[in-house]
Formats: sequence, structure tokens, C-alpha cells
Amino acid sequence: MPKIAVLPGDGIGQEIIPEALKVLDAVLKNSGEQFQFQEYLIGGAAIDARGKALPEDTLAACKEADAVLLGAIGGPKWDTLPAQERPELGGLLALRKELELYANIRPIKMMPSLISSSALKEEIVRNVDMVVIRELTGGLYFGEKGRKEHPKAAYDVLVYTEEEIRRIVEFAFVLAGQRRKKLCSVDKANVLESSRFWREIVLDLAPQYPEVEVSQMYVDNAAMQLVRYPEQFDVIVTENMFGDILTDLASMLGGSIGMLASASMSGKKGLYEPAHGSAPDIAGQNKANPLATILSAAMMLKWTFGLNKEGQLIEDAVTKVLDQGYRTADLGGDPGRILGTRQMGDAVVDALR
Ligand SMILES: NC(=O)C1=CN([C@@H]2O[C@H](COP(=O)(O)OP(=O)(O)OC[C@H]3O[C@@H](n4cnc5c(N)ncnc54)[C@H](O)[C@@H]3O)[C@@H](O)[C@H]2O)C=CC1
Ligand SMILES: CC(C)CC(=O)C(=O)O
Ligand SMILES: [Mg+2]
Repeated sequence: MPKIAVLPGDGIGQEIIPEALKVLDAVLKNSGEQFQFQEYLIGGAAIDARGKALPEDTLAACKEADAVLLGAIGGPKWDTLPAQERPELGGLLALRKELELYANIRPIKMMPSLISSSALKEEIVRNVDMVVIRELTGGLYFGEKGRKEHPKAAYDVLVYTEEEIRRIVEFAFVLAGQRRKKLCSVDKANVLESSRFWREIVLDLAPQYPEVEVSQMYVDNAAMQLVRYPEQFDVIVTENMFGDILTDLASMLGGSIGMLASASMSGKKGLYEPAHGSAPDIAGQNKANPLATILSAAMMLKWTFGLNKEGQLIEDAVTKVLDQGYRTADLGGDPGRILGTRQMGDAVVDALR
């Protein structure tokens, strides 16, 4: 039986994961598919219970599992720990590296019923339909970091090997070939040597994908273009930190960070998680939007298990609930139709029936 390691993590991670499990249970029951779900600790919860952010049994279970479903990690309680011990570097980033999840896929698509939730005007966001491919196990987040004395200083090194760039750019070319065949590589090649190297590799690979129209854009311009004219983008491929920042920005085109699902892949194996964090400001209040996690679970069914019909059923159920006017607080809308986290999970389950 396929195994799914479930890692709720911290803050709203504890509230959104049960909703995704509820929805998965409903859709899998109808289809007769069986999976084994097992929960493990990660992040601050693991530090508190076990003294480290990524305990051995969690890592072993994630390596053995066919897929990992994760909520979110981190929070103020653990912010004063040394960087390597924190839930972020010691937990989630260590897990991504251990599982070699180099390709992070973040789809941003305007759902017609959420146009009024977007941060931008209708005519700008109406046709937004893009995927950001973020390199996830290299770059600035994984380079050497440290402090120096005399004079006091701190550093984080941005380094990429040729192989790391090649595999993520190839991944993006292939995906672009399956979509509208437009790839935009985002970098800072006017300043960074690693970006100049990245550009060379993009140009080297481009002739192998003649059907894909490729462009290169500086990251500062890309941030502006995402707000000015987002429908120009089909697939974006970019460095780890650039992708982290640009996708939080782009999430608001689609209505809320609470809608942005993600898959982090290495072959068929994947870790599925919402793009947002543990939202300490609303944790424990039944206010978090569980839809990014529910949509990440749909991505899991499609990308790891090839259950396209079941994944699509979940996506259609989410669309139906939103079309009916139901919202979580982050999406705004009619105050009479604002649901809590659990009630939104229930509404998606109802819509599956
Ligand atoms: N993948 C992960 O586990 C990530 C973890 N983090 C960690 O999370 C903690 C909080 O980080 P922040 O910078 O505040 O980012 P965040 O994404 O947790 O929250 C930013 C803002 O978005 C709101 N928000 C986020 N998700 C939401 C949802 N599902 N529904 C409604 N509103 C939502 C929050 O209430 C907050 O106002 C930090 O410890 C950070 O390191 C941050 C990003 C990703
Ligand atoms: C722990 C963070 C670096 C994670 C994050 O912000 C992200 O993956 O989007
Ligand atoms: Mg982020």
C-alpha cells in the first residue's frame, strides 16, 4: 500500500493538515484507492518533543514514503535558536536537501470567482495562469554561511553547480513544452556571477527545446512585471531565494497566500505543502485558509500517484465551494459567507459528494 508521511509541523500547520486529510479520505473512499497515512514530527514541535527539528524517525519515514504531506514549520518560540537548529534550516530545508527535492512547483491561476479577492484590478489578473519553478536545494539558502570578527560581519554564499542549474532548467523547459510553451528564466545576471552562469546554461539548453520560446529577465524587473502584466508569464524558472520571494508576491494575484499550493519533486517522489508559513498571528483561531494545503494534496494525487481524476475532483470541489461564495477570512467577500478552517474543509468534503 502506498505510504504518505504526514508532517503537520507548527502553528496553522496543525489546523490545515487535518482538513487536507479529511478531503483525501473522502475522495479516496469514493475511488476505492487505499493509502497508509502516518504522522511524524518536524519543526518546532519536534524540537520541543525530541530536541531536534528533523528527528531521525521522521527523516527515515519520509525517505521510505512515496510522498510527504507537510503543513508549515516555525514560529517566534524558536526564533532565538542558532540558525542551523531552527525549524527552518534544521527542519524543512534539511528535509528538502535530504530528499533532493530540487524542483519546487508553484502554480498561480486566477479562479474566476476569486477575481475580487485579488490585490490587483480585474483586467490585470483575469487571465493569470502561470507556474513558477523554484530551484529548491541550492543557491543562497544552502551556501556556506557564517560570522566573522574584526570587523564584525556575516555572510551567506550563493553558489550553484552546473548540474544543479541544468536539471532545474531542463525540468522547466519540459513543463513549458507541456503548457503554453513560454519559459522565462529570472536572474540577476547584471550583478551576480551565479546568474551569468545560469544564463549560459539556459542558452545552451534552449536548442534542445525549439518549440519553447525562452526569455531571460532580471529579478527586479520580474517583480514589477508580475504586478504590471502577469498574464505574459507561462513558466518562470528561478533561483531558490528569488523564487521564494516572487511566489509570495504572485500568490496575491490569485487572491491570497492561503491559496498557493506547491509540490517539491525529485522524480515521482514529492513533498507537498502550501507555500505559506505557520502564520503565528492567526494560529489556533480556526481562521487559516486550508485550501492551499487541500490543493497541495490534489497535486500529490496527480504528480506522485497519477490519480489525475481524483486530484481533479478535489480541485473541482474547491472551485465549487468558492463559486458558491464561501471564503475564509483572508479572501474577503460576503461577511455572511466567511468560514473557519474546519468549516471550509467540511464544505470541500460536501462539494465532493
Ligand atoms: N514552508 C514553511 O513551513 C514556511 C515557514 N515559514 C515560517 O513561518 C513563520 C511565520 O512566517 P511569516 O513570515 O509570518 O509568513 P506566513 O506565511 O506564516 O504568514 C504571512 C501572513 O500571511 C497570513 N497567512 C499565511 N498563511 C495563511 C493561510 N493559510 N490562511 C490565512 N492567512 C495566512 C498570515 O496570517 C500572515 O499574516 C516563520 O517562522 C517562518 O520562518 C515561512 C514560510 C514558509
Ligand atoms: C522556511 C522557509 C525558507 C520556507 C519558505 O519560505 C518557502 O519555502 O517558501
Ligand atoms: Mg516562502
